Amino acid sequence: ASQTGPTTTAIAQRASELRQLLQQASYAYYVLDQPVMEDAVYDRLYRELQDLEQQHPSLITPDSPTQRVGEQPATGFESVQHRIPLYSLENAFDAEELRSWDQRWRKLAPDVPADAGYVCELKIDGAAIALSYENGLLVRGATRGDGTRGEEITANLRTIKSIPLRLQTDQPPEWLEVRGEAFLSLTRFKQLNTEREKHGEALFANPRNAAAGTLRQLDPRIVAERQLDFFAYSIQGPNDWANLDQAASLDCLQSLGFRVEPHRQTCPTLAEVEQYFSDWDARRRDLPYLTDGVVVKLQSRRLQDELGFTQKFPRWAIALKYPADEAPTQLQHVTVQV
Ligand SMILES: CC(C)(C)c1nc(N2CCN(c3ncccn3)CC2)c2cc(C(N)=O)c(N)nc2n1
Repeated sequence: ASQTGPTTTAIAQRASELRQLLQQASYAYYVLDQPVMEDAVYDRLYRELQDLEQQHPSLITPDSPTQRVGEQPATGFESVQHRIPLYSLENAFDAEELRSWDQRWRKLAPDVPADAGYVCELKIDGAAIALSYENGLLVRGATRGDGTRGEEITANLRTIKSIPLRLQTDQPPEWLEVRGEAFLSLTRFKQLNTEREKHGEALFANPRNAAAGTLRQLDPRIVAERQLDFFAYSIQGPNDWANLDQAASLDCLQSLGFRVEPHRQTCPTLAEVEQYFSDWDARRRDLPYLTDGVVVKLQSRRLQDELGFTQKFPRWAIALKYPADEAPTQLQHVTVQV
């Protein structure tokens, strides 16, 4: 006689329905910034799923929202080799250095189409991380490390609500590498430092250090409490998943369920890149997160592939940096960590 009586099947269906409802609500809230469900309703459905999973552990799936925060602190982090190395970025500190980069890649490219354009992305000041998906499921997360090897921090990254535990596609690729920046919002950074001050703990010097330090916490529950966020900016996968132009790759990341910094812009000429850079030097102070520059990338995937990489950098990208603020306005009231 089959073990799965009507109730078991009905329970399994209810668990799957709850998972979907909760995932959609969480995606709308943390990725789209557009809540679709009252918190109280979310909490009630979440508790119902937790109860079902506790009564029937076989119903637990790795992408269930109840599986984001592990109870067991790690004893240490394993060193892992990235499937594809993470490169650094060459820096440019003024328009002249930007133009010199532009001349250099143009000399190297065999034939540069007249309409070769750029994509400008605000450079988020956080901690670079690598996410590995297999058949649509998040199987590993790691710090950037030295670009070749990083620390395996999957349990910590699973607590970041804007990192999907499952890709939003019904035809997931066999493997997919997503790189991006884990960061702490300015509001959250200030709240954490206010808390730490109250308990006489050392303050975080800036949101970047706070994010990097949080990712190295052994206890995922502490990572969850910090409420880190994540912007994806690079996607690599098997052939048809990976030969997208720059702007299309960012759109693809969004369609898969990732947060992508919304102010990215395609700039046909270097003049527009410089315009974007100066426009955002003022506007960025109103953003809810720290930035330290603009990453300028060639739009054309063919050009990116033709130009390739030096030992350290892609030839087709550069970080155009803002001058480091002496007393950054957002942080002025925070005392420096003693
Ligand atoms: C995929 C490439 C290599 C072109 C790339 N690399 C980046 N970075 C590399 C250097 N990184 C790094 N980090 C620590 C030590 C050395 N290099 C930090 C990430 C990018 C960082 C941002 C951002 N922050 O917003 C971004 N929108 N796009 C990036 N794109």
